[in-house]
Amino acid sequence: MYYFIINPHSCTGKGIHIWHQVQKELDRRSIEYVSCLTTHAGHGRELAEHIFSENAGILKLVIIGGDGTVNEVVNGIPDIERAHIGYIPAGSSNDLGRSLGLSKNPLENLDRILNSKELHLMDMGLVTTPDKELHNVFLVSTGLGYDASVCREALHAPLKNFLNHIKLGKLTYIILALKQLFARPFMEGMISADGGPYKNYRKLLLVTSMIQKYEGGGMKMAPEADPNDGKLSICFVHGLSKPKLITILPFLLVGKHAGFRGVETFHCRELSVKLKSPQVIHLDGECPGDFSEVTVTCLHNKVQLLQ
Ligand SMILES: Nc1ncnc2c1ncn2[C@@H]1O[C@H](COP(=O)(O)OP(=O)(O)OP(=O)(O)O)[C@@H](O)[C@H]1O
Repeated sequence: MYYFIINPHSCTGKGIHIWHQVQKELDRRSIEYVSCLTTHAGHGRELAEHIFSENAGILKLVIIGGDGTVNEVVNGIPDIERAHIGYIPAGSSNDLGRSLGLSKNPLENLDRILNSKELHLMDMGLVTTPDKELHNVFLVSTGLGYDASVCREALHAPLKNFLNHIKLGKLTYIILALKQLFARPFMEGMISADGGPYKNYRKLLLVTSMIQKYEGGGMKMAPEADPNDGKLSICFVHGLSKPKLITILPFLLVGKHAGFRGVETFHCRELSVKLKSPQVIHLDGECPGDFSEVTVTCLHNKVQLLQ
């Protein structure tokens, strides 16, 4: 038995078309399945909670949607050890699918899931605040500041719908990235890796912790990221002027930003950040609020993928 959670609205309605294709194939092959379509933001989490509370043992759960839907669903799974997860990308940015090298063809992805002989293990990130107001996991990346501002605007931007319709959805992030670079002020704060001493940074643009190589619709933020090494790939940018940042942005898009003055990249198991004022955070493109103190931890090989 397979459980499917589908966001019909992902990529401005592409989700439902992909689901119809997949459903037809499941019926043709006489595969037993239960399908649930999300009806509102946050529903993916509720559906996953419900499926796992109503059914015992290991469950095969297939997600159809974008990175945001995957994030909602994994945050609803109470016991990740009980989940064998299949993924069919149907979003606008699809950074998880891109990083995992998944096909663009939904039926090929379905076939891979149904014929999966062994599980593919993958790291998962956890973000917590000291008061535990935030205690959420992510599979692609989390970021404080600039990249989160871009994600927050993208979530509600009419521009994204328009560009999705003309199959240029990825452009949304590039346009908003340019806009937000000028619109948002820098941050100030302290960063510590793996329990080491905190160091102060001024003019912080972003602090990003990556499990996968790509975020923001194909920006190669962490070219060295390995989703099985038990480590986060960190990138933070500080102390640079906005005109200088404009010149670095194209290098960031293609993953050639390491080595620039003011661009710090390294790997660690845990990253702690204390900012002077609360700043927007994203987890896989979803923005749960503004926070000034967070700890990001890598949970090694916690996710079991049907591949
Ligand atoms: N039925 C629904 N109606 C409106 N919004 C929904 C619905 N179901 C889920 N959502 C919300 O849609 C948002 C985006 O979904 P999703 O990530 O699947 O697509 P996307 O944004 O096109 O893709 P990506 O995240 O890869 O860019 C999520 O924040 C989710 O909460």
